[in-house]
Amino acid sequence: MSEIAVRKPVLERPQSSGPRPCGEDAGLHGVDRPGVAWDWMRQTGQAPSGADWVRPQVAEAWARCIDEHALTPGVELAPRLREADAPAMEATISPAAAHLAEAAYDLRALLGDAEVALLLTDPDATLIQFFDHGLEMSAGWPMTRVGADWSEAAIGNTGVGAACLLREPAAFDGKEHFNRALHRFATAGCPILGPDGRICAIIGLISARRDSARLMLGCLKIARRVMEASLFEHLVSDGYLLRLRASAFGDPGGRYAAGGRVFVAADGRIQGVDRIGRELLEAAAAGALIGEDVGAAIGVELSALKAASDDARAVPVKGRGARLLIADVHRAPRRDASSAAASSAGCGAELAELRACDAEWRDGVLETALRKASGLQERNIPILITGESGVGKDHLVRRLHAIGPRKDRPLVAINCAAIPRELIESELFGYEGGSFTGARAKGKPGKFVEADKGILFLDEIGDMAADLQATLLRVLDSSEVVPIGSSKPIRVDVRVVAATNRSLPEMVQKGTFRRDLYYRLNGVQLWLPPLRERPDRLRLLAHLFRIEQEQLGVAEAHSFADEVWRVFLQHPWPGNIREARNVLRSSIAVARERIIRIEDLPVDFMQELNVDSRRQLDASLLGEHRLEESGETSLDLSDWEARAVRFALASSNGNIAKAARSLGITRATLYHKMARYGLQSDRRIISKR
Ligand SMILES: Nc1ncnc2c1ncn2[C@@H]1O[C@H](COP(=O)(O)OP(=O)(O)OP(=O)(O)O)[C@@H](O)[C@H]1O
Repeated sequence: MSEIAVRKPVLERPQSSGPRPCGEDAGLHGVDRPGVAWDWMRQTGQAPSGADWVRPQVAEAWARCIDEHALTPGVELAPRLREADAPAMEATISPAAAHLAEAAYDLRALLGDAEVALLLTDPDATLIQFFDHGLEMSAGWPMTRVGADWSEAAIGNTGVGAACLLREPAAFDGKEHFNRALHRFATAGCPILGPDGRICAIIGLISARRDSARLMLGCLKIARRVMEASLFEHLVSDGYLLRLRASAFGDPGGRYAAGGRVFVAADGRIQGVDRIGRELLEAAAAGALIGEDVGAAIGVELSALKAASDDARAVPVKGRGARLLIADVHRAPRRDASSAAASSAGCGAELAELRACDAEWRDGVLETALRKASGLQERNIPILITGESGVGKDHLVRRLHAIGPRKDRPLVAINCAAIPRELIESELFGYEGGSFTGARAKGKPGKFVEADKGILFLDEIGDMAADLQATLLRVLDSSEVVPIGSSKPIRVDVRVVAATNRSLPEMVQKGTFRRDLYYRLNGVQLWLPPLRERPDRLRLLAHLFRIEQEQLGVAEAHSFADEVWRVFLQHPWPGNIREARNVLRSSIAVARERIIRIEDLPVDFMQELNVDSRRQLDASLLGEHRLEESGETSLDLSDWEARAVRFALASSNGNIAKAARSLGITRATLYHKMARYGLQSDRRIISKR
């Protein structure tokens, strides 16, 4: 982090300096004070020094932006990618940050549809992770790219940049941001401390509700507690865990009620202290107490702590003046060295190491989703799986079926987008023999009946016609279907899992998806992240690579050149895992040597990447933002899918069957997607109508 002198707030505003209400805001109640102050700053080039126009924290931050960071007021600042010549970003983040990235994933799932984006940066404010599900902030926004520089010096004050600089939680509403580009948002950030008291990451939230900074800050402080506890448990091993409590006398306000923890290695040296432990022991600086002998630090030797019997564990120790602390000693379990290495490998290590540990890697995203889904299945809670096209929604359902209690019963999948509108009712509910022209004489049972005692998977549920939504809801509520041409209801016992890559809450708001059906299907929502947002995406790619090699039966194992890994790391993968598997498969098929190089990557992939030479590639990796260049500055999730479809059509020269194959979807689904995105194909021109 750059060394910047942190200015103390200036509360006085000299009469001569500072904005005056002007324009249409003048004289009105509820003047947009930060807005007026910001305009004044833009015009004068100075930060207001008084506290009556903006909060002191804001005046301070703006003053830093002008004086220390030499930023120009009034402009839109876009971040550069930091990772200029370093190896791939993922290979440089610390094991602690990698663990937090996984914890952030769980947290993101908890936020559900709260319409906030969650991000994680390293201690220098370089973006490691960005989840915009819910807020659906443009995936093409440069600040959302892994490697983007979120420091105050780069993009002006944000909750994240200020938290990084000041080492404390910070938050800003709309026009409290120096950077005009951030006026649409509120931002909040909170440093996460590792067991040594040093910052190992900053967690942040962004909301399009411009007045939500303080609310988000409250959420982050809770999240910080959870994340720091999880990190502590993850990093310490093989030694003694001391639990510290303040006595009621020493903690009248209950501030330390949760207790603090100190981790002591077998040799008696302190290896970690959590936030409350640090406060109780009055550790001043980050890193203080670490490496110290526990006897010297808390006034009680480890042997005395160990010797304390169960009912005599109240051992007074030093700290917080005369207050009495009680220490419990627990032998922390020894963590398996290989699993510790596996979890940290690939983060602080070089790419080569990353690839070497591939065999031990496990797909945490899939496993977490499976774990949650199996519990829900047993309790008959409907599951809605969301995520972009190709992230593995279908794959998840198949795995879920294979491991669940209904594995010996059918899994019946129905693609609501691919079945013609007029057939879907008979497909779902079946029909009696001869009930309509063209019907089979014996009739047909329908998917609900076929799935009886098993699982019915309603894929692409967001594409179901409105009138059918009502019928589906009725069936789900009653668990009975009435085949076409019959009046006899049939009772069915099905577990329903639905999936979509569309935003159902948005469709509900627009009135194109029934609210009651949404609630009926959305017992619990499982969101699968896009490949570009996964912190473990390189390891997932390495894993998929191995699968493809096995399936192709290649005798000699291939590997990728580092330049290819870098491309993979930066590529936005609009077609997600499906696209990745196609790229990997065709690279293996065409490679002439064991090392796969850029030239071996499929042509359409390179076109998509918009680089055809190493030089251009480097330029793109150094921060030339292709989406910005192409004017596509605000892509949302469906834009990514539209891009994937367009590229598949373009690279198959308009051949629908070939394009559908390369996307791994049926022709009917492709036609449907083309209609949705207004694309047509005349075998030469792929255009937007
Ligand atoms: N975790 C995974 N491991 C290995 N392969 C995977 C994984 N997830 C998905 N795939 C593969 O990626 C391809 C796309 O997956 P899938 O069809 O499940 O995506 P989807 O999200 O259902 O896409 P869509 O919304 O377009 O239907 C499939 O070939 C699938 O086998």
